[in-house]
Amino acid sequence: MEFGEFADTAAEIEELSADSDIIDAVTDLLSSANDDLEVLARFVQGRVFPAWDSTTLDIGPNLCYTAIARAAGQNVSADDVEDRLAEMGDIGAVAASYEFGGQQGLAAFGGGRDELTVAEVATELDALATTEGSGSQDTKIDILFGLFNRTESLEARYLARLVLSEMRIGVGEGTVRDAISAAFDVPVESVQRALQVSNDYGRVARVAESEGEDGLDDLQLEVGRPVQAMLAQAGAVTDALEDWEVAGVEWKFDGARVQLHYDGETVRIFSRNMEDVTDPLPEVVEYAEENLAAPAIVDGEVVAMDDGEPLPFQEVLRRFRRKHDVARAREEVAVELRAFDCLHADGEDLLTAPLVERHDRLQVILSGGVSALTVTGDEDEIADIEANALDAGHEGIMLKNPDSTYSPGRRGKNWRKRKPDVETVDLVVTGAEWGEGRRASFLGTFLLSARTEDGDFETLGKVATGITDEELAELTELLEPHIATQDGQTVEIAPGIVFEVGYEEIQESPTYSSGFALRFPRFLGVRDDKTPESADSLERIERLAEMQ
Ligand SMILES: Nc1ncnc2c1ncn2[C@@H]1O[C@H](COP(=O)(O)OP(=O)(O)OP(=O)(O)O)[C@@H](O)[C@H]1O
Repeated sequence: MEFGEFADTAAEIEELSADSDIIDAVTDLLSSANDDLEVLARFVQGRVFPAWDSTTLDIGPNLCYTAIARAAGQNVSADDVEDRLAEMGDIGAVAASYEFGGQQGLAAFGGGRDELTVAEVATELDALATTEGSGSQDTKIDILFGLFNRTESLEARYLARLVLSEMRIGVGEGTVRDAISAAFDVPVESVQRALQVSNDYGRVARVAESEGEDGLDDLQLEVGRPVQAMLAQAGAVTDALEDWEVAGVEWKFDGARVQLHYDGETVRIFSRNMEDVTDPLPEVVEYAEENLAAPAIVDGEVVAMDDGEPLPFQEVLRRFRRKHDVARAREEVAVELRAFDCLHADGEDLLTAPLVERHDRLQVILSGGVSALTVTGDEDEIADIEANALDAGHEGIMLKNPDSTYSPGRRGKNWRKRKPDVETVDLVVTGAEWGEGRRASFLGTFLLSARTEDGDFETLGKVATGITDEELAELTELLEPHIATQDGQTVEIAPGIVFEVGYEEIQESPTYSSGFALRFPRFLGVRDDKTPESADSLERIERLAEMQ
């Protein structure tokens, strides 16, 4: 196909507003694409390379302005192009506004125009992307100039947008998925699945065209080609348990996401946006090569550890970016893998296996460095896991549907993240209960109250979680002098000690005298610097409840 025909179609699509019309237009484009099918399935989305491929054109805007300026003639500079861009706001419109030289030259010789084809654009852009080393900037400008020089207005518009990743004609991934389905009469679910495993619109379009539904269903994950990471929503423990009865609970590690591909010999690591970060992370590569028993695709987090505590995740990202002196960077900040999922193990794709099974396979295939996954319906147990995660310096917990499949790229409800509460409250301890068993000599389960305007204290919850044995001993020592009355295991405590408490939600509730209840309260510490008078008022609690 000539690039001009593609540009005409792109211009038509840009004018459409109804999704169904856009899908129809893309369907027509793909149906008539023939040899250019792979490329067109990408170009129409403004993509030059498959999504799994971390190759980029690596063209800065300036380089593109220089190429456009050169094609526009001697009197035009890159600054002029930039000025026009400031005026017009769209690099496509700017490129279209110039008359590029090549075609006039040929026309002058009486020949036809040297039509640029879609395949040529793809080949040239490939060449441009692989240009490396000294002088590569000039070579890139030469290649781009060569392309622009052969374009007419509309072609220039879409070429400029394509190379600067600013296509913006309203064609998203879903549009292309639906168009592939319509163009080649294959079920959209098969296209969707094939896209998830291959992460390659061009390839899926071609397989749909030549092998149909069966071909699509046969597509498998390929070790070495990253898939999109499954994502999480913010979520609450109570909702997760309501939905699933039990949740798979893990620490939410404070690091950066990675996908590790091991083909049995070598490991490659990809970041969340599928950049290849193998070279900057040699210790993770070594670890995985030593500890993986078979080819695998592993999902996890890389954390930077310092004396057993994670460093802020920015430190990990700095390691990801490090290209030179990696050995030195490694000495300064050591990183480690925390694996939590397995997409492929020893020749078998696991995307449709339930989470618990995938995690079991992960433990079999990788010795060490695997997250602890606890499947439980017990809120207290979950609170303890969260307290431990926070104590260890991590971000909170992940709650995962134990039966859920791995859905690449989706931010669904099957993974929920719970980070520590943004708001905390400072409440007065007005009661407690003696513990049982080995905790019999300790006070635990502390009753919490908020201050009212007239100096009273009204209860709004009990906290029993997030407290270590050592802390229980200290708290007992601190509170014992304040015990006012005792009835069996239950004690009344005179206001004197203030706790800082985290929570998930404040609900209206008849259970406590304040008319409110803290859901999922968690002990964060004693506010030695506060007296009951400076603890949080009931008014603030009401405000917080309203704000949710
Ligand atoms: N055990 C775990 N399971 C899944 N993801 C985890 C785990 N520990 C840490 N993470 C990280 O938490 C993220 C889950 O949240 P989300 O999918 O919303 O990503 P995000 O946008 O990077 O969010 P955040 O800034 O909260 O990490 C994952 O992308 C991953 O990087």
